[in-house]
This record gives sequence, structure tokens and C-alpha cells, in this order.
Amino acid sequence: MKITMIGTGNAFAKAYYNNNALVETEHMKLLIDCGITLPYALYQSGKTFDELDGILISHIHADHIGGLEELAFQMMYTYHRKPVLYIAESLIEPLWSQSLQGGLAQGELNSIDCFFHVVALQPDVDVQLAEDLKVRLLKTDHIPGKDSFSFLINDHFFYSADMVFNPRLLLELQEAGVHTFYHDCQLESPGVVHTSLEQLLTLPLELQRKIKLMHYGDTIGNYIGKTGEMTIVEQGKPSIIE
Ligand SMILES: O=c1ccn([C@@H]2O[C@@H]3COP(=O)(O)O[C@H]3[C@H]2O)c(=O)[nH]1
Ligand SMILES: [Zn+2]
Ligand SMILES: [Zn+2]
Repeated sequence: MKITMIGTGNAFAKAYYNNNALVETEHMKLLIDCGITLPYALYQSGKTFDELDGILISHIHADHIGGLEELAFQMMYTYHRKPVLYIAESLIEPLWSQSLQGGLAQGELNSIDCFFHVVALQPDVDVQLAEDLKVRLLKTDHIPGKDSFSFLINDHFFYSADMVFNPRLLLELQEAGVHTFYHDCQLESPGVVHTSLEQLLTLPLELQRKIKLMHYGDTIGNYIGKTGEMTIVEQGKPSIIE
């Protein structure tokens, strides 16, 4: 499996695109999240919306869903194909009524199903998206009162999206055989709605060696050499995950 971060920046980053990922296997190209900057960042990476086999959404913040309107319109009017949207069932209605409806709805095009093949996912259930790509949603804490999900991919790869520090979950996943963690990282403490670098640095070194930092701010350059055993994910650079 190949993963390329189309962006590694946090919601306010200006030197980096929004933290969105392209996961590629032999049988599938899956976009994880589709933020405000995704349409331009994808274009800069030389790819088009039409190449995507599906889009997986973690939660409803603009750096994760703000590019869906353009994606939906381009798929309808440029590529004439409905994109597949994988999303937790609890997020479908709010995604439409609190975000997408204002821009997309017109006349009879008045539901999310007019624009996407929506595949509703349940937390803690493995879903085979392709013969070589399996995803499990893990409900994790981010904003109080709003659902947000992290992803376990092919049993061994954890992708936090946005979450507050949960060392117990990380240690449990390591125990269960997860060998690569892509984790959001709030550089300046406190993390508040994210996990701070300071918190991640309290993890055992063996676990830190498996963690790669993403969703960071523009000051990441000041932290080179200060991330313990953890490495920093580079935007646009593909990594192979076994
Ligand atoms: O209670 C809140 C809600 C939001 N925020 C900020 O807004 C950003 C929205 O996108 P994000 O989830 O990537 O990061 C969030 C934070 O930077 C915050 O600091 N506290
Ligand atoms: Zn975010
Ligand atoms: Zn968020």
C-alpha cells in the first residue's frame, strides 16, 4: 500500500495544504478527507478527481470536507460519474444539511445521494473497500459533542485524523500489531482538540518509533530534531506501508 499526503498542514497552515491523504493499492485509489485546499493540491500533484475510486471522511471540519463541493460538481459536470463517499452513518445528515446543501442543492438535486454514492459505515466494523484495502472506523474524541473518526487500515496502519491524546488506544493498537501510526500533532501546547507534541513525547520510545507526525502548523521547521523518536511526514512524498 502506498500513501501520499496531498497535504500535511493543520486547519490554519499556509505553508502546507490541508491534511488529506491518497492511499493507493493495486485495486483502489482512496482519498482520505477532502479539505478546502484539496482541489488545488490534487491538481498540483498531477492527479484528477476522476482517478479516485472513493473518498473516506473523518469528520466535519473544513480542512477535511471543504473541497467536497468542487469534487461533487466536477464529478457531475466534468466527469459525469458519481463518486463513492465512505462516511460514518452519523455524519451523513450533518454533512449534507450543515455543510454541502447550501452549495450543491438546486431543484431536484436536493439530497446527498444525488451527488455521491454514499456508503454508510459503522464504527468498529471492518469494511473491505477493495480486495486489498480494508478499513475500520474508530470513534475518537476531537470536539465535544461532534462525532469524529480515526481509521485502522489493513489491520496494521492507524490514521488518527484529528483526535485528542488517547495513549491507551495507541498502546492497545500497538499490542494488536499496528506498526505504523500517522498521528495529528499540535506543535504548541496545549493540544486542546488535538494531540500535542508534548503529549506524544510521553509515549514509550518503542511506540514513538512507529509514529509519523502529520496535521502540523507552519512552524514545523522549528521542531526538526525535537520530535523524539517520531518522524515528520513530508507532504507529497509517497511512503510504502506493508
Ligand atoms: O473547540 C475548538 C474548535 C476548533 N478549534 C480550532 O479550529 C480548527 C478546526 O479544524 P481542526 O479540527 O483541524 O483544528 C481546529 C482548531 O485549530 C479549536 O482550537 N478549538
Ligand atoms: Zn483538521
Ligand atoms: Zn477537526
